[in-house]
Amino acid sequence: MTAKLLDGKRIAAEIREEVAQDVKATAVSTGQPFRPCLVAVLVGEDPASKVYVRNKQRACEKAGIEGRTHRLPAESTQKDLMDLVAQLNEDPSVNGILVQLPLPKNGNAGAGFNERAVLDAIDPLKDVDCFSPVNVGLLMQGRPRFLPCTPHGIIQLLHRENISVAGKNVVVVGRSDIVGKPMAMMLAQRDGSCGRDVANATVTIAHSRTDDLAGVCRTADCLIAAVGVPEMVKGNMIKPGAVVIDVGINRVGDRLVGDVAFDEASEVASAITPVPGGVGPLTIAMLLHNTVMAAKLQSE
Ligand SMILES: Nc1nc(=O)c2c([nH]1)NC[C@@H]1CN(c3ccc(C(=O)N[C@@H](CCC(=O)O)C(=O)O)cc3)C=[N+]21
Repeated sequence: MTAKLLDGKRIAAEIREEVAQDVKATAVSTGQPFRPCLVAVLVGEDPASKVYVRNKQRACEKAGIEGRTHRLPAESTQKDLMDLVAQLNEDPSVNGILVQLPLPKNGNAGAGFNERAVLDAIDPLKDVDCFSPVNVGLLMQGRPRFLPCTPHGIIQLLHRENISVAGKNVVVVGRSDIVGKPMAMMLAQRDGSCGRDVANATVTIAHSRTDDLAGVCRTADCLIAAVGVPEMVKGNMIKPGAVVIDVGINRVGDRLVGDVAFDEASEVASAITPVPGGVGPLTIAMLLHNTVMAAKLQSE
């Protein structure tokens, strides 16, 4: 079998266009200027992070969203960052705040940043990543405010490709707070609570300590790889005909590869996301969506 390519880039462009239309329509219906503002905070000089921030910036502009980037040197202290977050929380012209992760390890006189404390400090109504405890809690209870961008992008992809997971076995490989955990929860929910018909799956969370990981993966009708290990999921770990979603973005030399060994996986799967051009662009599209939502929530 040669798998169908799930074109995240095309779907992301479609969603970004919808967001742009929504921004215009909101200005018309309220009779007020409407220009949502997203602030990305970038600490240090990590080259990959700089690429993401630049991509986000460009996407914002095209959607009628103001994108700002605050750069702090890697040597900044925890207090510098906490003060900046407090200032952005207070600033009524700022609708969304995104602190780019991971924070540098070498900052703050070797002690590193307390990432949790920074995320906890972000105003939940400006938390467009959906990382704050209140927003994560609401999501877990099936009454989400924001949906986290990467899992939401995957939900949108499945929805728009008419791929149903209802009653099916989904294996999520990876248990991060950013992708694995919320993804598993969203797919297991009843129809509707995450805004889409992509729900009611039977979900397994697998990870580095899972016994017989390959065997567990082979039970998956839909396999979602979010581990951050280049090409870890091999063709022989995939059930013939499965849908494979690759969340990984790993730089190997000058090549960008996912968590799935794409060529061999394509021989077994029925559909697969490429890297690049798969989940990454969808993450940015859903970030724009959340920024517009934040601006609307704050104007209520
Ligand atoms: N607070 C926070 N929120 C995030 O959402 C967040 C973060 N921190 N830290 C880093 C990761 C990574 N991430 C990506 C988003 C889009 C692409 C993307 O659009 N990638 C393109 C190509 C990128 C390239 O060419 O380098 C693609 O996959 O086609 C990649 C990576 C968001 N993250």
